[in-house]
Amino acid sequence: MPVEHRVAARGRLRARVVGVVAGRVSVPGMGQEGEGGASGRGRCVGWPALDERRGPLQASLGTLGQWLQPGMADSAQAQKLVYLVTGGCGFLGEHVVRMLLQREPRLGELRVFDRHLGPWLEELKTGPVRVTAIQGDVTEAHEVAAAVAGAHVVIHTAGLVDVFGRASPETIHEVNVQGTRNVIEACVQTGTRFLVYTSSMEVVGPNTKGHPFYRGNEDTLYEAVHRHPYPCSKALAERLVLEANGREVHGGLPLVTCALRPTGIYGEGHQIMRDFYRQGLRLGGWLFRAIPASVEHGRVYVGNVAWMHVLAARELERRAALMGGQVYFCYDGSPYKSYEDFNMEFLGPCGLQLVGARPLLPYWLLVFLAALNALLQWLLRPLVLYAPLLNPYTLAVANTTFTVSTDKAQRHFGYEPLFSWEDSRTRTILWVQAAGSSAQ
Ligand SMILES: NC(=O)c1ccc[n+]([C@@H]2O[C@H](COP(=O)([O-])OP(=O)(O)OC[C@H]3O[C@@H](n4cnc5c(N)ncnc54)[C@H](O)[C@@H]3O)[C@@H](O)[C@H]2O)c1
Ligand SMILES: CC(C)CCC[C@@H](C)[C@H]1CC[C@H]2[C@@H]3[C@H](O)C=C4C[C@@H](O)CC[C@]4(C)[C@H]3CC[C@]12C
Repeated sequence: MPVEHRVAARGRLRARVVGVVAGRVSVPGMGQEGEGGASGRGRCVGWPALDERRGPLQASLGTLGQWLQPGMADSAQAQKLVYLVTGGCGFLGEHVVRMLLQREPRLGELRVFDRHLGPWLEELKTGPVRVTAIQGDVTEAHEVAAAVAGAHVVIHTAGLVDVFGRASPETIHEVNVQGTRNVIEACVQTGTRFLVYTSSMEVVGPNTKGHPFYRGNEDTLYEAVHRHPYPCSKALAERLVLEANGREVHGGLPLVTCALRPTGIYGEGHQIMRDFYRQGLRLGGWLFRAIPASVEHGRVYVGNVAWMHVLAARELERRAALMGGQVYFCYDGSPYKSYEDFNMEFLGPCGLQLVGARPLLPYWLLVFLAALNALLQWLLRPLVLYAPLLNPYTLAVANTTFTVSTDKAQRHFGYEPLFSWEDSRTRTILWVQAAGSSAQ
C-alpha cells in the first residue's frame, strides 16, 4: 500500500494524497471545426431553486482569440497538463482514467479523486505520467479545492447513482449538487479554467408522464419534469455547470464548461449487467421478459463515453467559444433495442435465454409489484434496506422509449466512437463471462 502523506496546495488549501503512481501515454486523438447548439433545461418538482449566480462573462462569449493566452497555441505541443478526474475509481471514472493515460498526449499529471480508491490504481505504476490518488469527498469543499488547485482540466464524474432508494434524497442532493457546486467554486478559487461534467440523459428524461423521446438530439423539445431525487440532482448540477461557464476564475480568465449526457452506459464494470447475469444463473439460465421489445432504450459503450470525455476536455481550450456552456449526448453505434433485448446481446453468448416474445406479466401487475416494492421499502426502512431493481421509477424508465440520434459532439469537437459496436460487444461479453465465473 502507498505511504500516506499530506501535501501543501495553493494558499492554505491541503489535500489528502494517499498514493502517487505513474502511467503510460500513447496515441494522440483528433478534432475539427463545428457549429453552435442549444442546451436543455429541466424542472425539478419539490427541490430547492438554484442560486442565480452568473459569471460576469456569461452573456458575452468571446472569439477563440480572446480565450487563448498569448503563445498558448505555439506551446500547446510542449505543455504538459494536470488533469483531475473526480469519481475516477467508479465504473465510468476508471475508463476515463485509463483512456487519458492511453490517449492524452499532453497529460503531465493525472489526479484521481474518489471517496473509495481502487486497488487497480497500483497497476498504473510504470510510464512517464505521474498518477496521484487522492482519497476525498466532493461534499467537502476544502478537500475538493485542495485537489483542484493547480489542475488545468477537471473531469467531474463523481456522483451518487441511485435509482433504487439505497441513499436518502438529501444524500443524493448533497453529493450530486453540492459536490458539483464545490467543484465549480474550487475551479473559480484556484484558477482552473476547463471543466467537463458527466451529466445524464435523465436530465432530459424519461419524464414522469412516460413521453417517448425517439431518436432525439440536444435540441429536441421535451417536457423534462423530474420527481425522483437522482434525475433532479443531475438536472440541478448540470445547470450549475452550464451557468458557471464564463465565470471569472482566479487570475482573471473565464471558466469554460460543458456537460456530457450519457444514456444507459454498458461495458466492463457495469454492475447492473453483472447482477442480471447472476440472477439468470440463479434461475437456471433463464430471464423472463418484462418490457415489450418495442420500447427502445438508448445505450452507449463505456469506452466511447470515456473517449468523448477525453476529447471534450482536450478541445475545450481551443474551441471555448463553441463548446463553452454546451451539452452533448453521448452516443455510438450501439443498436437501438429494448433494455432486456440489448442486455441479451451479452448475456445470450454467456448462456442465458430471455423467455417470451412478449412480457410474461401484464403491465398492470408490474405496476402493482413496483408499488408494492416501494411500500415494502418504506415499511422496512427502519429495520433493513430493501432496494430491489423494480420500483415505480425504474419501471417507468425501462418502459419508456428514450433514444438519441445526434452528431453534435462530432461537429463541435470531432468525436467519433473509438470502439465499434462489435468491439464493444465482444469486450463486454468477455467481462460478463469473467465476472460470472468469479461469482461461482
Ligand atoms: N452508469 C450509467 O449508466 C450512467 C449514465 C449516465 C450518467 N452517469 C453518470 O456518470 C457518473 C459516473 O457514474 P458511474 O455509473 O460510473 O457510477 P459509479 O458509482 O460507478 O461511480 C461514481 C464514483 O463516484 C464516487 N463518489 C460517489 N460519491 C462521492 C463523493 N461524495 N466524493 C467523491 N467521490 C464520490 C464513487 O466512489 C464512485 O467511484 C455519474 O455522475 C453518473 O450520474 C452514469
Ligand atoms: C422492469 C425491470 C424488469 C427492469 C429494470 C431495469 C432497470 C433497473 C434499468 C432500466 C433502465 C436503467 C437506467 C438507464 O439505463 C439509464 C440510467 C441513467 C444513469 O444516469 C443512471 C442509471 C440509469 C438510471 C439506469 C438504471 C437502471 C435502469 C432503470
